[in-house]
Amino acid sequence: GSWWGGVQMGPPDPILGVSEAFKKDSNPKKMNLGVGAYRDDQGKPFVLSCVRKAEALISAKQMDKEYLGITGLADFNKSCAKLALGADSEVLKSGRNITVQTISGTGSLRIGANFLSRFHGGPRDVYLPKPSWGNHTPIFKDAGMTLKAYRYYDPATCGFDHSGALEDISKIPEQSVIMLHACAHNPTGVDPRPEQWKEISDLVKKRNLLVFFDMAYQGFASGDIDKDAWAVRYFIEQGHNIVLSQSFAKNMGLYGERVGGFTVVCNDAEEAKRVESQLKILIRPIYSNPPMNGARIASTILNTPELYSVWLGEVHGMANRIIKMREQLEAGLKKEGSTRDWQHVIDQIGMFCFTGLKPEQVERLTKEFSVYMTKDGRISMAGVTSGNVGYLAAGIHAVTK
Ligand SMILES: Cc1ncc(COP(=O)(O)O)c(CNOCC(=O)O)c1O
Repeated sequence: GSWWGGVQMGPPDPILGVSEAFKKDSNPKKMNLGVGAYRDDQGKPFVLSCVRKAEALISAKQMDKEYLGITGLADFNKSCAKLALGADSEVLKSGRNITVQTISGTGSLRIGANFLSRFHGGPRDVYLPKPSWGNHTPIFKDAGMTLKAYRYYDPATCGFDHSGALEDISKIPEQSVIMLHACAHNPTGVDPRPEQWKEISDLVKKRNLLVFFDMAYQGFASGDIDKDAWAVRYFIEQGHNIVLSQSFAKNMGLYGERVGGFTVVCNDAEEAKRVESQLKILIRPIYSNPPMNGARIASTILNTPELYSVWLGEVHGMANRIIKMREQLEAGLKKEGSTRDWQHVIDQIGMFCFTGLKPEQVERLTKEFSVYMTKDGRISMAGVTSGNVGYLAAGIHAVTK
């Protein structure tokens, strides 16, 4: 028989499966609120002008196509770490971080998961917020870690379950790994407030947990680079030697270029060198060295002052459009006569809004209004425009009244 007769047909990815169904729908009013990729107010993918300018500068240099080193483009790694930790970071000044270029955020999480699996001396348990980004689970599982969860989202308020989170975290066995979304939590859009982050930091320190920060939306959440990195920088100031994954998919619109970084904050520069050597040994047999194009674009933007300021304006503009859509959706629901409390649509932040819709309401919204979203009621606000926000409000009201 065949080599692969035993291979089962696997289930479609819950997020990408939505786009498949959307494509087949002939309703001219159909809306794809599934995939987490930014769209402009015309519903079109958006290539930042600073990216186009960087590409022109790069192509003019007519550089060669030689291999990058295993850890990637050095200028990128330096500016990636500086963006996250801040220009005046003590960690950067003392050289006690190691930052390597990765294949976007997913690649960073996976390299991190493999590194933990190989070198973390503590328990193999990674505690994810409930819920977390769907891909976190298979990434850590395939790297040989075990997944546990701590309460995070409160369905009653569509907000943060602060007391539940603290209660669960207080029971996590010492030296376990805890995953924290730095900003714009996916899928809920719910972030702890600064004073809540401070309590989490104190408790995590008391429990002696290893912090894995996932920062896939720096600048894209609030529109402010420093504000979105506040939790990461606060934890480091409080003495947590974190590991951090970064992605430039959303905040630079480099989705398909696969640009990311993985950082380990170590005790000192000597430890960082030892960790770097082992990251190279881990990466070499996976993909040997990362692709240069996206890293060159990101590095050019981060290291060319006039491009950097254009970028800050454009990432602020993306965040602002999404915030405006939140306000228009909430206002639209009121205008439709909804008597429900939709404050969470405005209070949540980043690409996603956790509407609180039940699966059967999601089902109806898709069937009767051709509005496509994941079953958990998550909508990508990027798919909402001033042209379709009224239609969306009418649909959501119709299925929730
Ligand atoms: C929290 C988080 N970490 C990491 C990533 C990794 O992104 P990438 O590998 O593209 O950099 C993502 C990207 N999510 O994709 C959008 C969606 O959920 O529909 C993410 O949301």
